[in-house]
Amino acid sequence: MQLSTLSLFPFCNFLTLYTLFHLPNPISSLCKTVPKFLHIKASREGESRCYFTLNQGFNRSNKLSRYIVIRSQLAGTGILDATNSLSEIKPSPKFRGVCFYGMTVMAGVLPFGILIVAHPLALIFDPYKTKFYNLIPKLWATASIAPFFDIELEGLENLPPQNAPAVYVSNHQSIIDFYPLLTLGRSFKFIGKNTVFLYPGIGWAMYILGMIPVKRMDIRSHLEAVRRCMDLVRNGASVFFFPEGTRSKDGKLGDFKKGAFTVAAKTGVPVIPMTLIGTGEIMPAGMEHVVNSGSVKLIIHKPIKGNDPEILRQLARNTILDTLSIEAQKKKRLS
Ligand SMILES: CCCCCCCCCCCCCCCC(=O)OC[C@@H](O)COP(=O)(O)O
Repeated sequence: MQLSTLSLFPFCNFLTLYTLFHLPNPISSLCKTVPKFLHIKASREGESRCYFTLNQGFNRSNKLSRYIVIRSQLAGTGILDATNSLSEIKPSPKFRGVCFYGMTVMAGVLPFGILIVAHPLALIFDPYKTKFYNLIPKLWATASIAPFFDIELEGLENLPPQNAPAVYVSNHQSIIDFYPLLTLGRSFKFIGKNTVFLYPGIGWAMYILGMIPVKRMDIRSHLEAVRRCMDLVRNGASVFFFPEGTRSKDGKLGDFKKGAFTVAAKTGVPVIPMTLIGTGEIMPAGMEHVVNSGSVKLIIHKPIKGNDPEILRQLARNTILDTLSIEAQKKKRLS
């Protein structure tokens, strides 16, 4: 059949043939999954085949818009009244990876410009809390990841008020972990590996935002970071630690270092444990060039308070460990 004969619908074995052009976000549809754009319904049992060739189909005389692309995949359409969905075209993880980095760079240009311009004002009017910057990282992170994966948030009610200082901690599985965290719109001061601050754009933004570098295996640098965190917290800011200090390479929760809990215990602010699920599958440690499909869940747990860093450390780790295990069981049951 030539495409031009599509106008002769009744003579085909299709009841419906429609193209969907109401894509909410073209990049989103490209990178999450390409939506089904052809639905075929069999009108008579056993008769659902239709043939056309590309040469015949895609020429000017058929009067179809050049934007209409039809993919044919008719296996299993011969059941009366069946609406057969096409299987989804899934872009490769590497392709998604390239798109992801492109997206995050593009989305970062304007926020980075705003950061530079606003920085002197922020230093004068809001040197510690940087409430100034709540929105910028949130918008940037949301724009960067929205086309690639969804985030489910649980326990939002456990978040302390926006201006209440706290020590936030979470498990660490991937370099994309901070994106879902930034979508919470809190101006956390992340404690980061010193080399991360050298990355163009993101590292410089971390410096402008007053985040805290730590040099691995350097006890003086660790003590200095703890001192700076306490200073920030005492002045109303919140700090964010990945207490494992490095990404988990196998999804298992590593040991927690004490720094975050020392800050909380000495300043009397609560620790807010959070569990991140799914980032490690989307961009596993050591595979930073891919973005697999999947979704992320961020669970915010109830605040923990106390003046013993060791107890805080154990409570926070156990909370996250238990949640990871519960979520893994849930996933197993569903699959
Ligand atoms: C362009 C406008 C952008 C505005 C917002 C920028 C905010 C950026 C926040 C980034 C926070 C990054 C936190 C990094 C924490 C960190 O340094 O974790 C270490 C690991 O990952 C790497 O360790 P490893 O697994 O041992 O390689």
